[in-house]
Amino acid sequence: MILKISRITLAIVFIKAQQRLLENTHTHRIGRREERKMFAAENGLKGDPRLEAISDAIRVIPHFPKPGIMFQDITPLFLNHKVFKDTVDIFVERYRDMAISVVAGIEARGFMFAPCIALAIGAKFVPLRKRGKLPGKVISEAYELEYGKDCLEMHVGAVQQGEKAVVIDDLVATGGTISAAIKLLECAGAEVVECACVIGVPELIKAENRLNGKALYMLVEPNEVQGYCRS
Ligand SMILES: O=P(O)(O)OC[C@H]1O[C@H](OP(=O)(O)OP(=O)(O)O)[C@H](O)[C@@H]1O
Ligand SMILES: Nc1ncnc2[nH]cnc12
Repeated sequence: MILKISRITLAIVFIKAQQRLLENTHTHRIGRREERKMFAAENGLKGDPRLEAISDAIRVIPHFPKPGIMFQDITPLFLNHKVFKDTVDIFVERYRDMAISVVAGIEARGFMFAPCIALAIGAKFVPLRKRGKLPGKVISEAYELEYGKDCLEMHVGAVQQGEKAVVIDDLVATGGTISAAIKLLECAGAEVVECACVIGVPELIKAENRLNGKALYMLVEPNEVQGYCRS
């Protein structure tokens, strides 16, 4: 009888321990997933005045390139040397001590930041271009984005097996473009450590499933047009 009770007690203790382990794993996993989509303000740069200045430098053009799209225009950011430098510096501060040897920039607007970051951290710049632009042998990846379909290409031989890479673009919306970039780099054997964008469109980021858990670092949220109603 005593043996039976202690067996039952042992079984209960075992089941409870298993449950606790499962709960912890679940929380940990969710925690890690949340961590993977990071705005700079929640990740070490809370209250950093550079972020506000960057956000202020982004202008919204409604209905470009299609009706309903609130286009986030980053070109004013480059007209202000300090804001441009601050933007690049934030990425450089984050990636300079991570043994990254590849900074992959996505055409066209990723090209405006990625080469600057590559130079500053001592890495190579790898251009990921739209279909038919690269002259050499390429690998290609088709994808869908917020307002259409496209294809990214990378030169064969641009990265070597085992290199550590970051992917840079101006904006992430659906995550389609960035996920194509990740696939190209991984196909060539690189390890994509993180993807980074200046602007993250929170309600559009389907990046959670599209990026397959890959870390995504974003500086600011998109701006709204004052008094404008999207619908
Ligand atoms: O997260 P997603 O939904 O994939 O959208 C983000 C992509 O869309 C924009 O590029 P676009 O394709 O308009 O090309 P462009 O820079 O050549 O104008 C932007 O610069 C990103 O690359
Ligand atoms: N709303 C947006 N503004 C600028 N670039 C974009 N790429 C995809 N969506 C965009």
